[in-house]
Amino acid sequence: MAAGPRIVDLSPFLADDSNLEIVAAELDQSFHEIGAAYLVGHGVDLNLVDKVFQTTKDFFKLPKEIKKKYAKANARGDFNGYQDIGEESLDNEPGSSFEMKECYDLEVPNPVFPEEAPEFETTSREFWDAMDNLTKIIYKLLKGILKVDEEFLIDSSYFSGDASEHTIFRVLKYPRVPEGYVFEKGTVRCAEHFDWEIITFIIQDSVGGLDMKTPDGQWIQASPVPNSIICLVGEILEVWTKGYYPAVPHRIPLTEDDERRKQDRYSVAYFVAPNDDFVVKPLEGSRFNKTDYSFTPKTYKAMYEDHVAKSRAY
Ligand SMILES: O=C(O)CCC(=O)C(=O)O
Ligand SMILES: [Fe+2]
Repeated sequence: MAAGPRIVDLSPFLADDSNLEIVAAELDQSFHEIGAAYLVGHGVDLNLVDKVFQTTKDFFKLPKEIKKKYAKANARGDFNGYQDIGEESLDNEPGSSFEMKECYDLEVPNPVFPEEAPEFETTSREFWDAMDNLTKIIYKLLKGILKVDEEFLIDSSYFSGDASEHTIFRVLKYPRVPEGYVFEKGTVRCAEHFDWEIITFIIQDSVGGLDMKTPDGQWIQASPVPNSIICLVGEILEVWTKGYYPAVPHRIPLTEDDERRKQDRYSVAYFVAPNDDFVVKPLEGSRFNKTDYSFTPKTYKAMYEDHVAKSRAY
């Protein structure tokens, strides 16, 4: 059985900076092995996480016509808004899968909140501050390994007050599938994909179903770990490290014989991304000296637009 993501306890580092190297080594191992880690002792207020899930559920309970008022119409120009079941196909091949999910995306620096759900806005903004802090913690742990200044990482990424419209907060509902439902070909909760950004934070509820693919091609279950926040390696971190940290492919399958289909599943995801003009290219760090790795430098805008164009069902 392949190893899943490690559980990395950040609390020794949060309590005392001198523990940086011990905690960083754990994160490094887990990112190298599978491109993901379960963060615990992360300092994010668990009451805030509960509130985020509550306001997420309240939003999805709104009548469909209200949610549709905020439908995402032009994802390339504006990623804000609601997507209904079947409208996004993250495997980059429109039509090859049918994703049974509803989601609402918010461009963190430039969000469009549904006015019918005022608490969704207050809670989300509080949560984004917590995600800013968590990103900075991860960067402090990574900077020595990546052999870059913390400034490089901070400058590469969105933080409150910056411009990157591609740092996205996404809330998701995977509705329960009733008995007798006729599964279309390719029906999944979420199709296989990797994330496009630097890192992603995911919090899943207790239903489970998230799978991750190891570098040797085995699928493993990333079962819910109570009070954890999953941190995924995205495409940019993969490029920076010449693949030493793989952007982990992940998916949420849906089958008739899986009991989990009888439950709604909720999750939230925070994708940390650079600005449009940020040039993505491998770092020169000596740990990442794979000579057969090649990547033609590209702006993040070019990479992002390519992914967005391929993942729309409309
Ligand atoms: O719901 C999840 O756990 C994962 C969602 C995801 O991978 C995504 O939206 O990119
Ligand atoms: Fe993802």
